[in-house]
Amino acid sequence: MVIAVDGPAASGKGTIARALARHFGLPHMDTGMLYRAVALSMFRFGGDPGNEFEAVRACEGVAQVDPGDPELRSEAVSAIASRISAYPGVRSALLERQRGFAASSDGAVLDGRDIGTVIAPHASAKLFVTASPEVRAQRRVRELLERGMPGHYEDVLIDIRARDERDSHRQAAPLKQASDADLLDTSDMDIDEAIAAAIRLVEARLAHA
Ligand SMILES: Nc1ncnc2c1ncn2[C@@H]1O[C@H](COP(=O)(O)OP(=O)(O)OP(=O)(O)O)[C@@H](O)[C@H]1O
Ligand SMILES: Nc1ccn([C@@H]2O[C@H](COP(=O)(O)O)[C@@H](O)[C@H]2O)c(=O)n1
Repeated sequence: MVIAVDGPAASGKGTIARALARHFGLPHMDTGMLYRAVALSMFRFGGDPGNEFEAVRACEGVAQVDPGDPELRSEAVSAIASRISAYPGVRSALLERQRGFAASSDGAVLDGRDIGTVIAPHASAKLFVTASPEVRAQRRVRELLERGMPGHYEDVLIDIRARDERDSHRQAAPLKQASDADLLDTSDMDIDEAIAAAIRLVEARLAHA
């Protein structure tokens, strides 16, 4: 069983995907981390994010990036990840890793932007998790401060809007709700409410499969 969880930045899709993985006993992949790892590699070791060839070359170093590196979540790395993820060459370099994970015999939960549309179009259940940009910016600022990183609400809101615009309007695998995905707007939900709603939606899909 594959569960696809997509949505814009800081909508809570990662929190929900991890909870679904625990609930259904499935492995989880945060696919945004792959794009962030490419971005971090360019940020640290050089490479022009405006150059597709250099970004594709940086994909080779993804496995060497420590998933616990706090810099992966920095705003600088987020902005580069959003830019390089628009390159078709980068997306195809990272495609098999994600499809392979989704095809594991145990099943899987993956979260990202194009899981329900491109990576796992035949997933058993698909959620499109969203929240207003203002709520997402507040959540991201809180998260950054908790991690001891600087986070200014106005800057974060501008960044979230810019990422939404880029992710939704790029040619290659844009962020969009799959036609068979359930929409979950968490703007007025706390984490526990959002997780409970997600589990209900997935269980309803599985019951009708
Ligand atoms: N319903 C909610 N209410 C309040 N805070 C939430 C809610 N869902 C998630 N959060 C918090 O918001 C922050 C962002 O959540 P999360 O990392 O799950 O979002 P995301 O969509 O996966 O983000 P990204 O796309 O940047 O990886 C986290 O600090 C998380 O604890
Ligand atoms: N399936 C995906 C996942 C992520 N991206 C891009 O990576 C950036 C970082 O992702 P987060 O989920 O960690 O915020 C994001 O802004 C996307 O541009 C993607 O394109 N496809």
